[in-house]
Amino acid sequence: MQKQRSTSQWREMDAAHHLHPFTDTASLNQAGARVMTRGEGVYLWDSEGNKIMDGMAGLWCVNVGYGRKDFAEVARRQMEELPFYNTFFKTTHPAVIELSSLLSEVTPAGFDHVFYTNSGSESVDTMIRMVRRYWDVQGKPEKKTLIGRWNGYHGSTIGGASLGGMKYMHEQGDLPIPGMAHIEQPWWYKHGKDMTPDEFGLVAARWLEEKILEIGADKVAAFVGEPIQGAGGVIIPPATYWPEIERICRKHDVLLVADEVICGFGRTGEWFGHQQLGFQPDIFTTAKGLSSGYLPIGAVFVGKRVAEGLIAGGDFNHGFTYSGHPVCAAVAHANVVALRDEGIVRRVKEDIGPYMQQRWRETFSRFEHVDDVRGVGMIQAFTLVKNKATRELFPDFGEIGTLCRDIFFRNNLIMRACGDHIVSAPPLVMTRAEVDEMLALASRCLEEFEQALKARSLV
Ligand SMILES: Cc1ncc(COP(=O)(O)O)c(CNc2cccc(C(=O)O)c2)c1O
Repeated sequence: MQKQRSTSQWREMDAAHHLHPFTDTASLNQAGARVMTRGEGVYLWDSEGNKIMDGMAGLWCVNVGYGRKDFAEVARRQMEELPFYNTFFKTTHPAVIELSSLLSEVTPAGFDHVFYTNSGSESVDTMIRMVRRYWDVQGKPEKKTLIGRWNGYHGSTIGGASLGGMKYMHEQGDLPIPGMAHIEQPWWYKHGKDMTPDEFGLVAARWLEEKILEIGADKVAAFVGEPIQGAGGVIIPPATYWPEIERICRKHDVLLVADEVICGFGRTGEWFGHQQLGFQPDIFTTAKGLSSGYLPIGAVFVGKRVAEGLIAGGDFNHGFTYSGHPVCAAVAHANVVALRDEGIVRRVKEDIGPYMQQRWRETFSRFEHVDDVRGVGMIQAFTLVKNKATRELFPDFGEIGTLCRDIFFRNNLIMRACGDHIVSAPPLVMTRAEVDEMLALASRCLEEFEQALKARSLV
């Protein structure tokens, strides 16, 4: 068990030594980090004893909820038996074999080959190397450019951050690396003008064809997208978007890659987001829900065409020390079995997902500065807007989102502000009563938020 210290002692030690990700360390150390000490179900507790509703499942990842002691037991047994061995030099071990076999059962037909990583970023970087290697083996080494979307998020490694479309990340570290291109995101609310969503979906998809023709199809390796953009603000494309993207990729012989790090493992009501959004990728990348965040593990699922190409190519010179780590694999196996055998994924599709979506819309549509209330399964959002009638956003996109998020956090509710989008992706095991509890709390917070807007003359 953790050594018991006071919050101020923990904060002091944290400020003295710990550099946090995506953080302005100086300002964090002014305010002091919130010390999370325990999780159970959909709740967290901090070092002050506050009980917190976790509307974000950690970081989009704790799909089965906190407190799974059975997972801890699986980890203990594996750690005692074989805490580590590598899979590099003609060796393997039962934990990674059992996980690989199980995953072939829960992934769509044709995805019988999996490569392991330690994170979503490593999964994306692995995919980048696989895609380029695939075209090498096909005798088309010039096909090396990958196309992503502005405001897409594919991690924070040099490859993932380059493929992603977060300009504030590109500005640090001279990104993107060569061989990356971006098209606009399929955000109807901002870009759809007077088009219907379905009309806009086709227009947005055809931005890909324009980009492929601009670069030259003989130089384009793949198009990469999140079925639903997560960290970009839960941007759900119109139904016409992904089938048209797939048609364009097939027409120009460009590989289609789904980044399922958030959407994967039940988040949308299907096992994988591409099944929900209606397209068939050649490869898809995962992490997060693979283990529900209990241990770090990622996986790249390689479809038949690319797997055969890679295997035909002999040595694939890529991998990580901990690829297929036995303890991570054993816990991921327990997690996927739970998602399947406890009916957690099915319940998102048939019960708690529809319930959440109905209640989410009922709760937020009534607010004057909330629009584009949206979601599917257990991933949902709304956008804070200055004028609903004209779809006018607030200036300095993001300022208002932070104001709103801080009100939630002060009231012991965790939601995420992505710009001025407020997003939520709670544990999939949330009960109907917990949905009602979360939304009642959020509603009270939004009333406080709209008063704050008026008090600051922002509206
Ligand atoms: C679609 C996608 N792809 C790759 C990654 C990278 O995964 P790792 O972090 O495990 O390397 C992600 C991760 N997504 C992510 C990670 C950290 C913060 C936030 C946020 O919403 O603030 C989102 C992601 O959402």
